[in-house]
Amino acid sequence: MQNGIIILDFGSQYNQLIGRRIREMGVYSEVLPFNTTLQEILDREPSGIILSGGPSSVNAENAHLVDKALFDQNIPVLGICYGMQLTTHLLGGEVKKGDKGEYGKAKLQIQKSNTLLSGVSRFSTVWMSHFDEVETVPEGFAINGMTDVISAISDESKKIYCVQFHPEVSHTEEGTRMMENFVFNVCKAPKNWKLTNYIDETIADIKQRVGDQKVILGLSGGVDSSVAAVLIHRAIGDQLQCIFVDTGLLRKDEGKKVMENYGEHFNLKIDMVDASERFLSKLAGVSDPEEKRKIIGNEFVAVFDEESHKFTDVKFLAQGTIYPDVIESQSVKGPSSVIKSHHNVGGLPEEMNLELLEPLRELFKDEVRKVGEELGIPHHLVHRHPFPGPGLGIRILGAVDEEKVRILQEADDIFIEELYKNKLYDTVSQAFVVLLPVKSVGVMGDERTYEYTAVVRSANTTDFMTATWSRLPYEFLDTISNRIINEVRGINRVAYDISSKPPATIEWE
Ligand SMILES: Nc1ncnc2c1ncn2[C@@H]1O[C@H](COP(=O)(O)OP(=O)(O)OP(=O)(O)O)[C@@H](O)[C@H]1O
Ligand SMILES: O=c1[nH]c(=O)c2[nH+]cn([C@@H]3O[C@H](COP(=O)(O)O)[C@@H](O)[C@H]3O)c2[nH]1
Ligand SMILES: NC(=O)CC[C@H](N)C(=O)O
Ligand SMILES: [Mg+2]
Repeated sequence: MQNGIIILDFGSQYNQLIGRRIREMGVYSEVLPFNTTLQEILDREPSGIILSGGPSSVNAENAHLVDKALFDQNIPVLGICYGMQLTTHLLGGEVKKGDKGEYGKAKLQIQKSNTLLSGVSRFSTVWMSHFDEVETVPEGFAINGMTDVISAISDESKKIYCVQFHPEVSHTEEGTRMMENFVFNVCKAPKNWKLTNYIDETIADIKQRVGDQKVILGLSGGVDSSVAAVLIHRAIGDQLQCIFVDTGLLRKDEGKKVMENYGEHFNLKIDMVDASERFLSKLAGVSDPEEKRKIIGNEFVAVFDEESHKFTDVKFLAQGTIYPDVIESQSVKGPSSVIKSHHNVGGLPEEMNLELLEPLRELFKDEVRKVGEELGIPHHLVHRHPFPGPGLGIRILGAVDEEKVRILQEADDIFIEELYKNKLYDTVSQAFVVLLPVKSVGVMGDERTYEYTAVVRSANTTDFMTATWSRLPYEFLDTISNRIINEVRGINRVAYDISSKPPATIEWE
């Protein structure tokens, strides 16, 4: 691996994010399962090793551990969150359960700088997600920084550095500097990785894997599937057939807009399938979010399967799956928790007749956008807000029906239209309305009303793994609320969601 960095995966939601931070610096990195043997690690001759975060506790009976000899190889180590707790635990310090944990934003105060924290302000904002904490540090370790707990420690003589917060997430303000300090100043890793290598290698891979077979691709009109389509089209041309599914859970007039847009800009073969009735009837009466996601995932594949029989020699189903879809849905290389089943990953049925082709599976949204730009896809398409495949199905909380879809489509359309009109669309990363199955009392024209509640949600993020709520102007929110309540029959109250991710997620289900 030409002296890149190895990331040992203990199941953090963020470990591929560590990988992309390092790729951004032009350095190769690889995520390996935590139980990779020490010999396999040494064989790769890495210039550094990162121990990721993870959901378990080092004090648990079957905690995920590593060979202690890892710390004696004269290879620099960075322990992040669980990785810090693990290092402490293995080298003789103590980790205990905290009283309340720290989730989201915290203030780091540097007590004693080191190479990792070099150039970082004395007080800075960091992002945390932990319950356990380090109580006593191992012998030879200095305490370098504190939040409410010990948050940065190191033994510089052994090149071992640990942080309790997550330097890899964009909300840790000086995280990039810390990562660069580790990669270049501690590990002295060589810069030899580029995004264009990725595109060329991927096109070559697709050609080789597909040969002269055919591929059908689920095209949603969104960023990821469009980039996947253009990339695959570059590799195999007309062997690619795109299928756009109208699930009945799309936004107002979306089907029409997508077909028009693609007619204009691309040279792709696209069929549209109206499957709205079957999606809605399968969902009738179902209110559990995971169950809804699985039903939708299954139905998507059933549709793709049926469509594939209309063509000959179809062997692959291509999707625009990206890394966050994967990591939240399942354990990838380590023991991570299922947060929610994305329809295109955890929602897929156990047995499928088509093989999956997912060229963007290891990338994050903003990396996909860069690939899209590199491939010449128009700016407005590459920078659209994401829209999840299960669509309004997971934005109508509880059971879904046609009437609620209509109500939500109207409300959502007003919000998005006003964002464009007020030039706010590009200042936020994702914006939408959620419909709650909660009714409340209002008064309109002297009459009592008893109607649904809508929640306006807008998030700011680069990678969709961590996010803050958008600080939209009060006047603007006032306009939205007035318009929705006045124009949409069925809604008499509007709330604004002010939760960050973590601990909330961007979508409500
Ligand atoms: N209506 C649809 N018709 C066909 N395929 C779909 C549809 N919705 C989603 N998919 C498939 O599921 C994948 C994941 O959906 P997702 O919404 O994450 O990506 P996207 O729609 O391509 O991009 P974006 O995140 O910008 O919305 C898509 O890339 C696509 O392959
Ligand atoms: O195609 C998709 N299928 C899904 O099942 C799905 N669930 C969440 N999302 C999108 O992923 C991003 C992160 O969402 P969460 O913070 O809610 O997990 C946000 O951009 C969400 O819109 C999905 N996209
Ligand atoms: N994000 C993490 O790595 C968490 C580590 C550990 N599970 C804790 O809660 O403290
Ligand atoms: Mg989408």
